[in-house]
Order: sequence, then C-alpha cells, then structure tokens
Amino acid sequence: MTGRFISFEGIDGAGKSTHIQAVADWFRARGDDVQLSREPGGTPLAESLRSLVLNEPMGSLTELLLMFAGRRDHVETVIRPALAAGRTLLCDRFTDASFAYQGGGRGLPLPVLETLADWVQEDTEPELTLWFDLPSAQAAARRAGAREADRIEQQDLDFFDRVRGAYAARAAQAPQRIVRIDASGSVDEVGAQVLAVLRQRYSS
Ligand SMILES: Nc1ncnc2c1ncn2[C@@H]1O[C@H](COP(=O)(O)OP(=O)(O)O)[C@@H](O)[C@H]1O
Ligand SMILES: Cc1cn([C@H]2C[C@H](O)[C@@H](COP(=O)(O)OP(=O)(O)O)O2)c(=O)[nH]c1=O
Repeated sequence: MTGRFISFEGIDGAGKSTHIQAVADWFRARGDDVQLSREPGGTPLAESLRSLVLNEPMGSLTELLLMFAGRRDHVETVIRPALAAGRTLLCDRFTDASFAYQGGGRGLPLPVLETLADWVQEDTEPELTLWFDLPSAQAAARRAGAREADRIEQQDLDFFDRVRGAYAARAAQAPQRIVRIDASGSVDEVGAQVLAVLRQRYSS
C-alpha cells in the first residue's frame, strides 16, 4: 500500500498554514487517512533541531546541514512509515525549501544541495507540491501583522526575493509536481485555487 505525499511551500507569510487544514479536510472527506507534519521538525529530534536553527546564530552551511539532518530523521521515522501505511501525508515544507532558502536565499551551491537531497530522501518525493507564490513585500506585511520574526524571517526583502526566485526555478524544472498558487488574493480566492487543483488531480 502506498500513500500520498503532498508538500506545501512558499516564502514566510504566503499562507501555507492557513490552507493546509482545508486540504486535510478535503482528503478526509474522500475517506483518506490524513496525517499532517512539518519541516523543519516533524519528529522529536527534528523539532529540537528546528528550535536551534530558528533561534541560534549560525553559518549558512551549518543551517543547511541541520535542515537535512532533521529531514533524514523525519523521512525515516515519519514520512516513509506513513506512506507505507497508505496515509495521505501533508507536509508544511520539504526539500524545495532548502533549495529556496539555503540555495536561493543564502547562495549555497546547488550541486551540494542535490547531493544531500539524493542521500537524505532517496526515492521519497512529494507527488504534488503546492507553491504559494506572493511578492516578498506583501508576505512581509502579512507576517508583520501576525507574529514575531524568527532568525530566518528577520532577513530583508532581497533575501526573500531570492528565495521566491529559487522556488520559481524549481517549479520550472518540475512543472508536473510543483503547482503555483497565486497567493496574493483573499483567503477565499486562494482557497478556491487550491481546491481546483485538488479536484483536477484527484476527483475521478
Ligand atoms: N490570502 C490572505 N490574505 C490576507 N492575509 C492572509 C492571507 N492568507 C493568510 N493570511 C494571513 O497572513 C499571515 C501569514 O499566513 P500563514 O498561513 O501563517 O503563512 P505561512 O504559513 O505561509 O507562513 C496570517 O496572519 C494569516 O492569517
Ligand atoms: C524546511 C526548511 C525551512 N526553512 C525555513 C523557512 C522558514 O523561514 C523556517 C520555518 O518554516 P515554517 O515552519 O514554515 O515557519 P512558520 O512556522 O514560522 O510559518 O524555516 C529553511 O530555511 N530551509 C528548509 O529546508
């Protein structure tokens, strides 16, 4: 039995967390056994690494390695068992975020990222990635009204422009898997786009 692995991506404040619950409800209504997870995090070890990486000063390569260390534990102990049990696993961020933030934002070399991704994920890959795309200034305005900025969210608009550009490049390389959602409209407008993608992919 093989489940479904779906990831949610976008710059901070784009609206991923707002829409993930509605996606869970949609799959539950179809009878799926839905499990939610997130990165960085998703296991006790990876949640410990998350709190370090979001709060402690560190270099870019250290940040990258901690993201992938947590991901390895998450893939082995949560994602693969969930898929083997036939569940629908919805994950708030996965490897595309490393390409976007550590590759695009921090400027780390893509071949290093490719090698780490191959090692850490092996054949575990989302079948669908919903990419919530939004101009950096609009995302910053949404974040400012919502929460205290963590270490990564404190980066400037240029950083988030690079992150956004790297997501666009990933989407161009994997157009079947990564679907762009225009996240600039109202919550209802964005939600309607998300449901349209789900219906198109999964309604028989
Ligand atoms: N379409 C939208 N229009 C206006 N505000 C939004 C929209 N979507 C989300 N928000 C608000 O923006 C903030 C960031 O949304 P969130 O879902 O936490 O983003 P992310 O998980 O992508 O960082 C929250 O306060 C949320 O209520
Ligand atoms: C998974 C991942 C996340 N990140 C960053 C993106 C976010 O700024 C941060 C935390 O992600 P997230 O959980 O989406 O933040 P929040 O709970 O505040 O919405 O980690 C990376 O830089 N690389 C990665 O590989």
